[in-house]
Amino acid sequence: MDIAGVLLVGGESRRFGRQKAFAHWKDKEFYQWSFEALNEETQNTVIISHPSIEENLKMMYDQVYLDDLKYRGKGPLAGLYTGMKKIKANWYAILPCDTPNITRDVLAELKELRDERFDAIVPVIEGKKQPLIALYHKRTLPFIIENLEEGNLRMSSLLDSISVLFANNLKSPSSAFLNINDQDTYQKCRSF
Ligand SMILES: Nc1nc2c(ncn2[C@@H]2O[C@H](COP(=O)(O)OP(=O)(O)OP(=O)(O)O)[C@@H](O)[C@H]2O)c(=O)[nH]1
Repeated sequence: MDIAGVLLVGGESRRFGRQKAFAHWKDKEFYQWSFEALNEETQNTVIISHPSIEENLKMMYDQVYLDDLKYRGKGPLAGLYTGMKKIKANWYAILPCDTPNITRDVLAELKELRDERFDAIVPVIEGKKQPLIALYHKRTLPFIIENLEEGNLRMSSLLDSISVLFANNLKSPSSAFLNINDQDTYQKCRSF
């Protein structure tokens, strides 16, 4: 398979106070915006879920998995690892569940930038790297494992260990990358 989608829904949502995946945004729930973008721009999408919402998601989707036991609770890197283990592809598009303005256009732009010289395509929006809205080649798997084994759980550690194309000039608006982690931001942005 050329490209697979990995939707990360395995977080604790501590700052949000309840599972943000199911928060409402326009006529959908947060995670659905990401799922649809992945579904439209990849050949197959897996959902890597938190145990507390696994059953809910399984009622709607076939490919719902928990983080591999070996790395459960270790954050998004564990989710990316699990996605790569569950589905075989050359490239993986990953998205978090808390960027409800995300569109398929963002992924389409990243796909266009794929280049075999790079292991990952990562947007930079207003100076901030976006490693959870990105593409990773399958050859990054050993580096992901190495980072997990060494306890380097930050996505930035992975980026330091692979060859990354940082995409600074995407046509998609920066609003597509809006990341909602807490109730204040949610209430403020919802009222726009
Ligand atoms: N599969 C998987 N996804 C995760 C994990 N931790 C975070 N995520 C996802 O990664 C994205 C970004 O998560 P964060 O906002 O950094 O963390 P969070 O745990 O959801 O929220 P906080 O508890 O408030 O930090 C979200 O889509 C999360 O669901 C994990 O351990 N496994």
